[in-house]
Amino acid sequence: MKRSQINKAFKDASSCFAQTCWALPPNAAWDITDFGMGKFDTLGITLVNLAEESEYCEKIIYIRKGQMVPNHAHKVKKEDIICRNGILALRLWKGHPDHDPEESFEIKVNREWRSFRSGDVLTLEAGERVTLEPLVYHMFWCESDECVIGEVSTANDDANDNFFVDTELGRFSSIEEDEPALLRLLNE
Ligand SMILES: O=C[C@@H](O)[C@@H](O)[C@H](O)CO
Repeated sequence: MKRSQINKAFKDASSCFAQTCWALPPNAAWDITDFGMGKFDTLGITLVNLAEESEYCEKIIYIRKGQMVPNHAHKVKKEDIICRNGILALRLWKGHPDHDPEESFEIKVNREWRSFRSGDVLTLEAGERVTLEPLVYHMFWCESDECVIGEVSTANDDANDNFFVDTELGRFSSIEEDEPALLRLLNE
């Protein structure tokens, strides 16, 4: 993706975090990606890794209307995805969509088990959360103009633990330098 898109995403996310009172630590670890597809406005996300330890991880994430995080699962990481501000929608599958079409399964939403069929959409409002076990496929997007999302998880390994349904996708993007960088990303 272009450096100018990274700079703009950084400014957009910083402004939304400030407006919603999410103060970031100094030297925050920013992770801005278009999943290697060059369509950041529709396939992209802006994340900040707040804590990344061998046992646990915490992130704060910014996504704007029109953007989507593509369908993927983690083999190791278990995560709570939390809507902190705005309205967040997730589509969930029990397993790989090609192998488990429409299977029913249970997922914890706001600490209570709820039944889903693979492919169902869950909408979360501010404060609500879903607990995703490893191998649950999920994609998500924003129903409001912007959304702040929290993520609390077991150990995070974005380089090796993202399994996308579309195998053309990559987790990190190569960068085309079209203007000076306002920040360096965690993968640079
Ligand atoms: O589902 C999203 C999260 O697991 C993110 O932390 C991950 O980086 C997306 O690839």
